[in-house]
Amino acid sequence: MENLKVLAPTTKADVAFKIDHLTVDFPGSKGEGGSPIRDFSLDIGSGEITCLLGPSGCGKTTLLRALGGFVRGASDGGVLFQGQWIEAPSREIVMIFQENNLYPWLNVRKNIAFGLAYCDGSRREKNERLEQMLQDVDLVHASAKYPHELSGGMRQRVAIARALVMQPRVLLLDEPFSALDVSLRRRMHALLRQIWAATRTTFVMVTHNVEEALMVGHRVIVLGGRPMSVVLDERIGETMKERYAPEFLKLQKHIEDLID
Ligand SMILES: Nc1ncnc2c1ncn2[C@@H]1O[C@H](COP(=O)(O)OP(=O)(O)OP(=O)(O)O)[C@@H](O)[C@H]1O
Repeated sequence: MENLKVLAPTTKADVAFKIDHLTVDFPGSKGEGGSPIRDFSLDIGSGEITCLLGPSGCGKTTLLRALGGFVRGASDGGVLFQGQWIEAPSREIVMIFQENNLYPWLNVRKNIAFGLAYCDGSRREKNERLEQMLQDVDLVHASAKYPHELSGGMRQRVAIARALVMQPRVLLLDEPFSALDVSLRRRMHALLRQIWAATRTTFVMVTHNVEEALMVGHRVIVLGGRPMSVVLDERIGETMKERYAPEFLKLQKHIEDLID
């Protein structure tokens, strides 16, 4: 579980999302001091883990929601996914929030199985996928439990499994581990990397935690606020992922200073 150095992409990834002159207007928030995202452009790679950092309120969640199709771009700009403008949420791009991701009236197995009803495939195939997913997130023993009977880490594992069992092209994660303690959080990082290595799904994760971004991400983007801009865009090679190495600590401190 602790080995995060698994099968990183060796070359620059193909583009999954092309954020193209995106401006997000909220009702009553036009003009200066309104929405934090104005005429913002950025490419996000396919089949890799991109982590987004930035000061509170700079618009990270709004950007993630735009990638998920929950927020539309104003005027000419917007977000393209594999060359198509994103107009609405789709099954290909699934979003996981910090909490409240689960149906409280369904047990673990049924929560994970929920999305399968909308997927193609035979009943047998779907059952196999479900069993595999329960194993991948180490929840076979808890499959009959209800969300209120689970720890925070288990709940997030169910949320990740429920999203991934649908085999989406993209998983968007909005501070998914912020409620967890350090050791659980680190185990979740290892799990995420293992799942990524097995599926090569495109992950985009917003986090406030610089260590998390550096340990999990293949690419770390630091955003600045009002209007949103890219302050730092760094590929994190596998040799960097030593949390006590001087090079790692130096970059961590540099990013923390940028966000302050
Ligand atoms: N639906 C909305 N209507 C109006 N304003 C909004 C809406 N959603 C977000 N905002 C505003 O947009 C700004 C950015 O919010 P957002 O949640 O995207 O920032 P963030 O970088 O994710 O913040 P944090 O790190 O604190 O979670 C905030 O000022 C927020 O109040």
